[in-house]
Amino acid sequence: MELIDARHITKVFTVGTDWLGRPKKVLAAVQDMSLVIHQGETVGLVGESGCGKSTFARTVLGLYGKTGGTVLYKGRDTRDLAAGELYRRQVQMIFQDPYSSLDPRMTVEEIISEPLRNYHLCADGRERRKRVAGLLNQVDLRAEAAQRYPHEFSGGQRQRVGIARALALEPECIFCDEPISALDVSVQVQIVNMLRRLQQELGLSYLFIAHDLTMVHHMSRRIGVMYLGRLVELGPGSEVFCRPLHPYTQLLIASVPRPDPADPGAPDAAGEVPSPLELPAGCVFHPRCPYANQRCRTETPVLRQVGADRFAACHQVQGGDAL
Ligand SMILES: Nc1ncnc2c1ncn2[C@@H]1O[C@H](COP(=O)(O)OP(=O)(O)OP(=O)(O)O)[C@@H](O)[C@H]1O
Repeated sequence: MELIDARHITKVFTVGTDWLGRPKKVLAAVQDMSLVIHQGETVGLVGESGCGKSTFARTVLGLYGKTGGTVLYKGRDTRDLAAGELYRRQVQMIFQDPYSSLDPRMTVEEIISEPLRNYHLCADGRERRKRVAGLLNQVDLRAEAAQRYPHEFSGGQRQRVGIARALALEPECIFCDEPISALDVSVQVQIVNMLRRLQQELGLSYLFIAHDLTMVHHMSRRIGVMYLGRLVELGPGSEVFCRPLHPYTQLLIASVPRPDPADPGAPDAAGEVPSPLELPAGCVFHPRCPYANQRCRTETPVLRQVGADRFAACHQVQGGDAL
């Protein structure tokens, strides 16, 4: 079942002002991006820093106002009052930085029970403490943690507190925005394994955003690849990882560090990532693409189906065959 259906999402920021206070430049952070998240699945979202992953997640969640597009929750437009209210409750987010996303002046109990208070749930103190203890237990923290403050915990423990807060309203879906990037490698594995366990126990869906392709591959049933605000490839995780179709995905996957020093890996991509303030015409990847032709320089490719459950936004990809 389709839980979240984000259609043609666009988010544009205006950056800087001129001497009359008028916005100077337009930054297209996310352009015409569509993505479905099914009940119980994990969709991974990868792409280089600044390609728009966080902006997409925050816009779909309603933390940023949309410039364009629609979000359906279980088939209902979230602009509809009742559907929107349910959506905000059922879809939660955890953030990259467990240091700054928790209020240092609040105890863990206050942090975790804040969403409950916002929704006037568990008003009775004893009931609330019991609920917080249960949530701490779900993320493998002791009940005593409730009376302590965020600075008393390690990074991994703080991320557990953030996850407990996200679970407080018993959501159906959690957007995980680089939840492990700020943590040590051994702690990353613990958090990822815990997220997988919680998914099985609670039937959660995840949008899992990360730089680390190997981790995304490990977590996700489907993977979407973003480049300069656009979704350029989407498909089953193992296929995108092992047989990437879009030239940018090929580059991204070939750049994953290899244990064998004799393996040359990917050739360097031509040029740098263009500024999102001055996007190239046509396909945004064409200045770096070894396969680009005249059409790529003028015509923006749309994401289209190129194989069973495989999608790519590239004029050159034909019938699911890698270039
Ligand atoms: N509030 C904002 N105002 C103006 N520009 C913004 C704002 N938030 C993000 N941007 C710009 O939008 C683009 C996309 O940023 P975003 O943070 O979504 O990328 P990202 O892929 O999540 O990067 P990272 O992996 O580094 O978090 C970037 O060029 C960024 O500078």
